[in-house]
Amino acid sequence: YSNPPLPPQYVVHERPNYSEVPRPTYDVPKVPEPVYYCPNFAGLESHCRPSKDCTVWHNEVFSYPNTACKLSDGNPGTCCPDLPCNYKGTPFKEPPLCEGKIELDDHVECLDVFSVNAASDVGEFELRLQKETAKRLKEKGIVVQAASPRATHARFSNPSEQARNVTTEAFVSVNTAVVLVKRFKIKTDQVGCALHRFKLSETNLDSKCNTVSQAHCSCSEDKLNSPFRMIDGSCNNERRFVWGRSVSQYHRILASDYDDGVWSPRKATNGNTLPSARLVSVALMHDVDQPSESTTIWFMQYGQFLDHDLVSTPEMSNEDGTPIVCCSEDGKQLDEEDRSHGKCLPIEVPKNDPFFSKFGRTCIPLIRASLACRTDGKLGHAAQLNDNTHFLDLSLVYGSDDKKAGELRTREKGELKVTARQGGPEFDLLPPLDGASPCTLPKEVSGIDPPSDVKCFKAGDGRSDVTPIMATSQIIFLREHNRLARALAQLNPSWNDERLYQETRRILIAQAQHITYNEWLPILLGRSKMTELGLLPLQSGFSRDYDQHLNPSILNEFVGAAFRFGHSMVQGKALLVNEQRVVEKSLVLRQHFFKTQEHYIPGNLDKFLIGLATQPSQKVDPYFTIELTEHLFEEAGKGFGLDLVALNIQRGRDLGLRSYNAYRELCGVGRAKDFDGLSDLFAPAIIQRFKEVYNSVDDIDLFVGGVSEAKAEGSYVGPTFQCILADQFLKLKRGDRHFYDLGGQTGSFTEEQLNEIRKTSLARIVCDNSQVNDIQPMVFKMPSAMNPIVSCQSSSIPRMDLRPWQEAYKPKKYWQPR
Ligand code: HEM
Ligand SMILES: [Ca+2]
Repeated sequence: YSNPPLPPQYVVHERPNYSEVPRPTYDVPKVPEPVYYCPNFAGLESHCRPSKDCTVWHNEVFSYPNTACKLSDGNPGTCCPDLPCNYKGTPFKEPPLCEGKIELDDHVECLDVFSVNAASDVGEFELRLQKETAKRLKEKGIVVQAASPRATHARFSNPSEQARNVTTEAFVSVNTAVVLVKRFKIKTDQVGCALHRFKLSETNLDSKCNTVSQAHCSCSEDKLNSPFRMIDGSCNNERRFVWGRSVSQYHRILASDYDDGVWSPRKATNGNTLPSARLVSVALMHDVDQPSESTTIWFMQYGQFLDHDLVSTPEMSNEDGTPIVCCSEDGKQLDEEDRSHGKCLPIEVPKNDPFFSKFGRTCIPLIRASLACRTDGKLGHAAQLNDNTHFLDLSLVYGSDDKKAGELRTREKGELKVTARQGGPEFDLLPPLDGASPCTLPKEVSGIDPPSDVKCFKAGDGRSDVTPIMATSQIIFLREHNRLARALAQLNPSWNDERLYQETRRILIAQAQHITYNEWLPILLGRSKMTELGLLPLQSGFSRDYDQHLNPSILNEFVGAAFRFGHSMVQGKALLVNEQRVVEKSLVLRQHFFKTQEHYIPGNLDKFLIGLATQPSQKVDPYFTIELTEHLFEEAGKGFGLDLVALNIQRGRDLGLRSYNAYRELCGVGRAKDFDGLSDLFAPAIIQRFKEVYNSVDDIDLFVGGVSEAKAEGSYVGPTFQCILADQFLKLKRGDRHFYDLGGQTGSFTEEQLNEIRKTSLARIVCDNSQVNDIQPMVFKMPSAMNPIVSCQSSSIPRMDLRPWQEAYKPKKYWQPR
């Protein structure tokens, strides 16, 4: 491994002409006398570079003396070595549906296609039954109450029309499988082998699910040769067209754990039901304030931003799209008969619950995740559906299907629709969502009557305005798209709307991928994990990393547990902070779910942005703010909401995740034989609490175990989550034919373009799309001597030059939607 030559702006000149860096007036850590020659780190030569290129070394650089330096023009930079050598890690394989040559019991051998067809009638019957139940409930007036926490959760997890249709199909085949398992008394470990012998196309279920199976997804040459991604993520893999497409299934790294081998939630190892998810949440998860010393809330927020790009697990709904009721209005269990459609998985609240008992509530509603049609086209256990594209492709900005993408475009000059505000494009907000419930604040909270111009926001993903800072992150990426489109239009006056839109989209996605792998992931996973798997971006040249055999799809383990680590980092309050870094206002989360009103106040977006770079994230630990565990989606004035930790635990069971111990084993941490075997990674007090709620160490839910682990070296999370997260981000990099630094693909950038993309940082996107004047170059890290607040004009926050896009790139052929 040899060091590539340093780009000129990184080279420190002997005695630079020190022009005074504009200093902010507020109290920031004093910048020590900068050095001109960078010290060595453990024998590694280091150079002065823009700080954002030192994220992977942050922990060392932070505690090392003399690491604040000056770039060639005198602006602050950071001394750090080159990115370390990347190894080529091995991703986990998907577990086989039928492991080895399991001998099927004789009576299971008799299961033939006629039995499948007979069972499919029952599957169809279940569907009719469920429609009947929905009708009866409606007639009885048992419907979801507007503005209730349940209604807001339904809005958050709302399926697309396509997802609804697919789920209806998949529901029949899953029920068929359930019936067969019962009729033939198939043992759980034989379910895979027994069922996967049947292709749906060879049974009466033929018409089911055929829209999504590999066989029915076609990709024309134009699409395959396009330098631009399809909006729905299809045709990325040249042979497996559906891999990563929206409305396709999640995959797994361990076989599912369902009690019946198909869809019913796992039981405790002793055969009893598992402890209630709310009981586990109360016993283990408290609200203790443990802010990070060095990481800002931007780190949490960018995590949620990625979450909304990579995944959307819609809940099941009634046929007409209305939400399903799973607990009565007063928070009690529904009668058996009213839950007979099988789509409910409500959480039982113990009678003596310290919080919900005050409101007499014994039931927290949860609706089962939408079912996917299996991409292998076979009969088997339940698979769940991702409504977004699985790739890191900014589907939350652009949409995951052509219809939505079309609605978001102006069809002029490649731009996206906005809500224009006074002052110009740097004040634009997200466009309005028609017909949605009001996103205004009640008068008791804001002190004023709800203004008539305040609208809910619309974006590529339906959760864009779930919190004010989520909306903030969406807004700056929206503005960046339009800013880039305007700049490209100036450089290339001949480009039409489509070309401008696609080229801009390609650049913005590349920027997001670069920020993720260069600035964000190093903090999450730590340097050694990044290098071990080969996740670090290159400093120059092209990557040859693409593996056409690797399925990039999101894993159940990732969406159902590991990537929810972010919930532990959430702060109960969002801060509006001014340029002097003085907190002007603090918003209590429970009052601001799906409220956009604050964004209509001039100047607030900048204050949210500075707040994001000022407030610390919470650490990842078994502690969660009560805004999420008691007041999630609270209805104004009611005093209670939902418990997100309980929802996470229950969702893990819904998605068929194995218990925590199985993933410890997979990840090489080693299976714990008993509770005390956890002492390598858990505090004694936590083990004690595990013992109180779980019957066996093999019962612990993955989410619960994951957030309670001691941190892996250099990582923001423990080793088991680190391992699952790293595996997913490896698949997203190596399994994406359009990954930004790949060479030799139709969609590859030129080297000059790529080097410009590499200058991207989140700080630059903040600076270029707001009125913020000063910010630290590494926005995921607190300001410090090696990350001082600098002017947005400063070269400490490098700028991309778009000139390499000036007619330089002439695609031979590219796909254009009609
Ligand atoms: C205030 C901030 C947040 C709120 C209010 C919130 C709320 C929620 C809710 C209500 C769900 C659905 C639960 C279910 O029905 O299963 C969810 C899922 C999820 N959250 Fe969060 N979340 C927040 C922040 C984050 C962050 C910071 C991350 C990651 C870094 C994250 C990652 C996830 C993931 C991966 C899922 C699963 C998504 C899906 O299946 O579609 N969340 N969140
Ligand atoms: Ca996506």
